[in-house]
Amino acid sequence: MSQTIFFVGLGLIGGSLAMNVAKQENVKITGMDPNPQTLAIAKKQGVIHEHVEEFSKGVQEADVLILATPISTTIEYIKQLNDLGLNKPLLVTDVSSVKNQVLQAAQELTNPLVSFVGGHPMAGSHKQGYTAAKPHLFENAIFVLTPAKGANSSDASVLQELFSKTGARFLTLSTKEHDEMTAVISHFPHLIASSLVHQAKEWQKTHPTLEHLAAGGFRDITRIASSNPKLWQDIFFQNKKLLSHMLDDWIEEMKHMKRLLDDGEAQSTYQYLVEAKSYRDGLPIREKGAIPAFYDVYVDIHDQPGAIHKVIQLLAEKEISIKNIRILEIREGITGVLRISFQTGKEQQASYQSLLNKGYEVMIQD
Ligand SMILES: NC(=O)c1ccc[n+]([C@@H]2O[C@H](COP(=O)([O-])OP(=O)(O)OC[C@H]3O[C@@H](n4cnc5c(N)ncnc54)[C@H](O)[C@@H]3O)[C@@H](O)[C@H]2O)c1
Ligand SMILES: O=C(O)C(=O)C[C@]1(C(=O)O)C=C[C@@H](O)C=C1
Repeated sequence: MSQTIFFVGLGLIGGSLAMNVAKQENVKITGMDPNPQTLAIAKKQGVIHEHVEEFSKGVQEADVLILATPISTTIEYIKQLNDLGLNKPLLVTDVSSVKNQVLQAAQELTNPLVSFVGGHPMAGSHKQGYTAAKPHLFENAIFVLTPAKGANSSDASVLQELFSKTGARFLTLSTKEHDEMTAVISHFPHLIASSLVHQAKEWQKTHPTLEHLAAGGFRDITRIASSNPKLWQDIFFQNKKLLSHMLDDWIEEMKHMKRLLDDGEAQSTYQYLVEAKSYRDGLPIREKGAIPAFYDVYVDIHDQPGAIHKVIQLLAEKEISIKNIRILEIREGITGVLRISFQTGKEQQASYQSLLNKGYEVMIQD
């Protein structure tokens, strides 16, 4: 039986999800977005079948509603759901980076036809809009589901099936767990990245050539500061209590670091760095479990036409299958690094050796 899936917001995340849902059979996808170009391209690409102008119309026709708008807009749409006359069950989900207020709004709904399971794919980019959307954005990413009270397990299963072409792995969390963990691993780091950029900007006033020294390290740690400020303003305020708490902890930690430096505590400083390295190196990239396992190889590529193609061709000739590939933008215009992920350690070793034999600068990070 054909299902109607209504996407509200076809930007980076909504567009990327819709591209995957469009691969399913027996779905009709309707879309709504204030950007007419987005709608036109999505329609031309067959990602949506129709666009609708009015939220109420899209909702009334839909079996599944996917809200992929800025978080405060998503909350406004959820609040409208009580007032729309529905004549069939509606499964609602979202993609918001913070869940507390979204779930609160969903749990205040009294319409028995509406069921809500929150969603948050833990993948994204500093880019925005439909033009940045890509079908493989969520491949191997964790896709968090946060069911509202009253939602039954089959609702989560419907979403997992609908989003199965993303290649993401689903993980169900409570709202509290989700917001705490994303505060630590996503929102607070973003705040720090932006603060580091401000610090550099201040120093540039007295050191005009400073920006030319911004090499791999600064670019790596501050990439996310180039994200959409409006989106992140929303995220910060949606999760402000936790972020404020973390700032207190961070300030204490920085005071501790300052004391170590001021007092010449070289050994403790070394220990601090060792512990950080050990935790960072141990991030679960290859353990089995909730977080997927991958075997990565890093290859230096020079900024020449066809450079990436040659690497891929070499691996294809050796019949080594690539699970994922990503260009890490380091030292723009000079050298880039390709991160190629494999499913097994055997493939990782074989590709490492083949690339090394062909004279590539190649590295495996343990
Ligand atoms: N960017 C990321 O890395 C990332 C990752 C995971 C989740 N998210 C979440 O995804 C959501 C969307 O973020 P994004 O990165 O896709 O942003 P985006 O700016 O790329 O997309 C937002 C889309 O919503 C549309 N929109 C804005 N107001 C609207 C309205 N009133 N009605 C309908 N559509 C409207 C915009 O035109 C745009 O196409 C946010 O809630 C964010 O928290 C973002
Ligand atoms: O890769 C990036 O640019 C992101 O910021 C993605 C990122 C993250 O912090 O990991 C950002 C916000 C989302 O809610 C999920 C993923």
